[in-house]
Amino acid sequence: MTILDKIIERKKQEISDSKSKISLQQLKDSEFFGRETYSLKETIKSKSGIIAEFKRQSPSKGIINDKVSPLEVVSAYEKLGASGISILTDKDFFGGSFEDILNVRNHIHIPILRKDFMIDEYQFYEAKSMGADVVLLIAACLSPQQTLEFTELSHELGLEVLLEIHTEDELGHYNSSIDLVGINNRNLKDFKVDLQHSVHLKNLLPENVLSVAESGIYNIQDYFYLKEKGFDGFLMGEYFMKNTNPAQAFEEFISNI
Ligand SMILES: O=C(O)c1ccccc1NCC(=O)[C@H](O)[C@H](O)COP(=O)(O)O
Repeated sequence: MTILDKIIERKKQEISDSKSKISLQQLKDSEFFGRETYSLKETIKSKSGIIAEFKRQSPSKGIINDKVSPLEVVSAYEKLGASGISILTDKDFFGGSFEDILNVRNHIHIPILRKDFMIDEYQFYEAKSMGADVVLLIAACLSPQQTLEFTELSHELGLEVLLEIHTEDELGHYNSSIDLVGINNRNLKDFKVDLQHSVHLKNLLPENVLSVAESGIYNIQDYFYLKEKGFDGFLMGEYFMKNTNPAQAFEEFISNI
């Protein structure tokens, strides 16, 4: 069983538990459900392109940083020029929570990506109710048909979609309604990271698709290399979060670009 299989198995249980506690109607009645969302398609072009991620831990790295406050960190990311914020909401494998988005939403005026493993319609209503603007669809967890249906549902709810792919086969999950395509440099089976991976797959994407290089961007050279290869966005988590002061690490990074 791969780590992704384990995550999905646990996620199904988590969704079933959530459904028994909070109805769809309660989600629709919540404070943020009707809010206008921010567009990552816009900010990815108008700002640095960096989607800075708040991530306490991960299956590949264990604990990265569980000492810092989401609000302090992501407010600084916004102030310093991030195009968007990614927040892991998975608890068991990433140490995240819905509250991490809920508690920062009123203070953040750039798009927030709900980073989770989306496999059920219910989660899209959750995403809207917690104040997210964008959702991640991981091709490895979905069929092309589910990807299409979840994209349509996201748009009905006013959410944008970042489709994550890792293999050539997964290019078949792309449909023209997708807002942005992320190419994960990290193989989720063995956690190996290879930037060439995103460069290769990017060349196979339709032209004019907004593309995001995800994972394993560990220095400024990586950023410039991927930018030169035509990427619009750069999803970066660990590089900032591994520092005692992630905001300072972000500031130093962005002052060089
Ligand atoms: O990071 C992991 O170990 C991981 C394992 C299984 C599924 C997803 C995983 N990561 C999620 C991500 O996509 C990354 O957090 C994100 O791309 C940022 O990566 P990095 O800059 O390398 O922290």
